[in-house]
Amino acid sequence: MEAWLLILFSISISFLLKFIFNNYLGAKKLPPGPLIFPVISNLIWFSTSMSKGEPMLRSLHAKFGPILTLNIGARPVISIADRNLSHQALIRNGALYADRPAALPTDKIDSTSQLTIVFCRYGPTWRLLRRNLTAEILNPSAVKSYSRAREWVVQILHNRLESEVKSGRPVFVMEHFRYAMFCLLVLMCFGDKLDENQIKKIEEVEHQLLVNLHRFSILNFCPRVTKIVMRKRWEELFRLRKCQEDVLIPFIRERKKAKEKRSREPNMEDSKDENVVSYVDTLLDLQLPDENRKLNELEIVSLCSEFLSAGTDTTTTSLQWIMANLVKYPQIQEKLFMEIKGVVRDGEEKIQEDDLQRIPYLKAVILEGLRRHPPSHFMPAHAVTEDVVVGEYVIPKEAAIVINAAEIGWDPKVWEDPMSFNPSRFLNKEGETFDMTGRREIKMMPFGVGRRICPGYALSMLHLEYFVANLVSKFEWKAVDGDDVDLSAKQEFTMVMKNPLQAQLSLRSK
Ligand code: HEM
Repeated sequence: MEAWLLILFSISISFLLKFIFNNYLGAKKLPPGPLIFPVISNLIWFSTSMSKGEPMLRSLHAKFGPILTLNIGARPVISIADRNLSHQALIRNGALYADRPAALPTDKIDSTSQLTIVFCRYGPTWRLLRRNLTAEILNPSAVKSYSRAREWVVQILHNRLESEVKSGRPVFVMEHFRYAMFCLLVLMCFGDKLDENQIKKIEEVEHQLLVNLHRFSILNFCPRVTKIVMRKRWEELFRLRKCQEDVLIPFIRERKKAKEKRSREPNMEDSKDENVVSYVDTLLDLQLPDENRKLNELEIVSLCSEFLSAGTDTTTTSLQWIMANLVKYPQIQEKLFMEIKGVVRDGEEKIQEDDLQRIPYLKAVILEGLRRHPPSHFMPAHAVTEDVVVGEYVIPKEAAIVINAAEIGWDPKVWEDPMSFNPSRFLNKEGETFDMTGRREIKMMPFGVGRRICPGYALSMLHLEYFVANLVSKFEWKAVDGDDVDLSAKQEFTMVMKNPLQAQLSLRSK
């Protein structure tokens, strides 16, 4: 089609859609927003990288206010960039806003569509899956049962970094962080210490799926058309999913066999696992409420993949941002080191988990890292369970609601000099800990708030505190000669450092 004809067509449809939306919704209308240019608007949004889309959205909010409508794909998208509106939605009307929009075509490519907690519709299946994760794996005593695994993984990380230090060269740390965190989550997921090759295989396939997410998202725009014109990309998505199944299913079968053996021989000693329950073990027992059946292997693959990527990528990204700031601001690193030194027990090399509570500045550094560099700038889209009125506007049931969490944590009305890295803002004389759940008010929300708040929130805080404390107590972290640490960001699955952290490490004297 000629370009001018496409534009003309687009403009006429735009006015028609505005007319239909306003009339169909009666007196109440959608929040304001830019004119809808079907096809063109969609193409722009689907092909825009998040790093460009975010400033575009910021300027739209400056023009239209804290709540606005974008028309992307088949449904309106309501964007919220305000902490009070977010509180009103996610806390005061939590149940209404706890749904997710219908799955996108790329999430439905298996015969059993991808089953994950994060994209599950609000209802009994979501409740069951979420309760299983929180009650069986993330409850305090289960988390404690993985403390030996954490010690093992910190040792792996120390060894890897120490061998790099011997070379005298600056270290690119991200790969080491990712591998260590992945070992930990793989162990929680599959229960065994897998060997390095097996872990690398899982890591590779998960990483490929995550880094290509943005490339695959364009396939959702008119799937009937993209299945023809972007056939190769669809095939690539199918291939990666198949690869993921081939890699993960043998581990699931292995756990199933071991579980059956344990139930046949209840007195059998399993020296490898001790008392550790793996995530897969808990999934094998689940009974889907609506269909009265157990989860099939493909569904378990999706849930394991969610567990691995949600637990690894976000935490590793945060760890990198935090360490980058400690390299950039040596006085903050020094203050943290002095506090850590004050709690290390005589003769101990590593920081023990019980000691973490005695280092308030450590928690402050982690909170400031999450506020200043939240790994997800936008919450995964929420949806309302029925049409909801917000002031003079209405949010329709089929809309996707996106909340810009990063902007909320940078609000200058709440945070003084919000773009600076200043952990001391989280130290208060009363010793109160910062309320991340936003129940009374929202000041930042790196883990979301309300019914869909990240269930891994406490585990991630523990992982971050434990890793940062052990990294700072073992090594001194310095910028590479002549280089400033560049804190620019780019969007992958999470918002990562555009130029990954490279640092000069040296062993601290004992
Ligand atoms: C620094 C680390 C982490 C950050 C910043 C983070 C952030 C988030 C955010 C922003 C959400 C969406 C909340 C919403 O929709 O309103 C979320 C959901 C979720 N996270 Fe995390 N997360 C982290 C670590 C983890 C870990 C360690 C796990 C599991 C082991 C995990 C599992 C999940 C799951 C299953 C959901 C979906 C919850 C639902 O929809 O009900 N996350 N996370």
